[in-house]
Amino acid sequence: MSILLVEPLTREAFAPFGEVIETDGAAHYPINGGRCERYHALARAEAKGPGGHVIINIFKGTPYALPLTLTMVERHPFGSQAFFPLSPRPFLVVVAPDEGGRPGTPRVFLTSPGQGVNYPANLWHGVLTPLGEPQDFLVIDRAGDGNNLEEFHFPEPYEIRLP
Ligand SMILES: NC(=O)N[C@@H](O)C(=O)O
Ligand code: NI
Repeated sequence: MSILLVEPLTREAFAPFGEVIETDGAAHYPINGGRCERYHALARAEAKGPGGHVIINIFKGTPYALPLTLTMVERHPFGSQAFFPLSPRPFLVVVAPDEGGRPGTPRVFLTSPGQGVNYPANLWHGVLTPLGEPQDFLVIDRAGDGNNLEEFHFPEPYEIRLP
């Protein structure tokens, strides 16, 4: 089984895949008479295809443990999918480049408290992966007609480990 070592999530490292939703390093400006700071356009929500529209959800995630066996990734051709944790705990982010319609070698990131991610449409990703304790997430993605889920099951699973 091939090993995937977890990397810390940074905006720069994640840039080839999607956006990191965090205030550090983000553009911001005061609103509401200076009583609120707006961290603006941290990511872009996409909703394409027939009847596509953006929706806001809450996911209550059951935790996983490391080392973790990764058997599949998925992608959503008609829309983006953003996950922002509602508790200050890290979670696992699995993504993979597309290589001719199949995922290449995945990369695995561990978030810091206060970080979320946005997967653009068609990005191969692992399903929501809280670690250690149940965790709730605000999830912004796409509803509408058509099949917005494509799964890929690896011929050989990977093992995800901490370095
Ligand atoms: N199926 C669903 O709503 N969630 C997955 O897409 C996921 O990425 O967790
Ligand atoms: Ni998904």
